[in-house]
Amino acid sequence: MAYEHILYEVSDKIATITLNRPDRMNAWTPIMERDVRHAMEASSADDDVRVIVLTGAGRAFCAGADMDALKGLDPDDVRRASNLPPFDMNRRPDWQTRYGYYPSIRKPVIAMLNGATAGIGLVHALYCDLRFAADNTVFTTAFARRGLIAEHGISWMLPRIVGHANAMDLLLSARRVSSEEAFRIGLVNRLCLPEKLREETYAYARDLADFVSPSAMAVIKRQLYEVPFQTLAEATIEANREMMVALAGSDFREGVASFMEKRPPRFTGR
Ligand SMILES: C/C=C/C(=O)SCCNC(=O)CCNC(=O)[C@H](O)C(C)(C)COP(=O)(O)OP(=O)(O)OC[C@H]1O[C@@H](n2cnc3c(N)ncnc32)[C@H](O)[C@@H]1OP(=O)(O)O
Repeated sequence: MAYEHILYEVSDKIATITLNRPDRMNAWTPIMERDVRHAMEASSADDDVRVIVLTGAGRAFCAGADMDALKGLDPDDVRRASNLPPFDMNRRPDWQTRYGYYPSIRKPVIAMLNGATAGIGLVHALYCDLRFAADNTVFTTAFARRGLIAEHGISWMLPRIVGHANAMDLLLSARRVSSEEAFRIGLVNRLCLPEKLREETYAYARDLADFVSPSAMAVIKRQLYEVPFQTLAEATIEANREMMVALAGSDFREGVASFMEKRPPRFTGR
């Protein structure tokens, strides 16, 4: 597919999706939404991809929805867009939402936050599995200052990442949060000097791609997203079942053999 508002590249087992409207601080558009989803699902299905990086071109990650589009928004269009068809993903209903496809991506998704991350841009960063940020980045939920509410499941995602009190603060005030504060409250996993962000993010991604079992990553990711819906007993029973599958898999045999033979593993994801 020819993308209009993103760049897509796969190199050496790492797919990179770059929001690409740098002159508009990568402000979100419906075309960008279509492009990102297509690229995410293509990466998920591509056996040559083990890790996905989502980032922005230029000085911002994403400034949220493009205000020019919001200006003329027709509530009927929103109503139509919210009436989503069911996804064909064999996933639990809780993830049958507009951005619920993210947890179904079978590879780790790292948000490489190169600059301002606002509104729906922050929502997307939260749906990623890990967040690495430049230490001069600014974050804002923005919604309440635009007269909007906590959109697209951010009221569910944000407290699970930063805790209830921090989520309440960030959503009610919609204030600008520095990257230092974002790191302190757990919104981002790692802070980097801006000139080191790319190097550190890709070093982490490369480590996952080269040395971690793809099948183990896919299952661990699913386990963590399922757990809020499970009791301890259900999570344990599920883990026991997955453990039996893992123990019978070739990645397990390779993981043990490579350790014993003091050599890098050659995982196949099976
Ligand atoms: C359905 C709705 C979903 C949503 O996402 S609602 C939320 C929409 N987004 C926002 O409300 C965020 C608005 N923007 C900001 O708060 C700030 O900006 C940032 C934190 C993203 C970055 O701050 P800084 O680095 O200081 O840049 P700057 O001087 O505020 O902006 C630079 C230029 O970019 C334009 N701009 C910023 N955000 C948007 C946007 N979302 N849509 C369109 N234009 C935007 C500005 O107006 C300005 O332009 P000029 O240089 O001509 O004055």
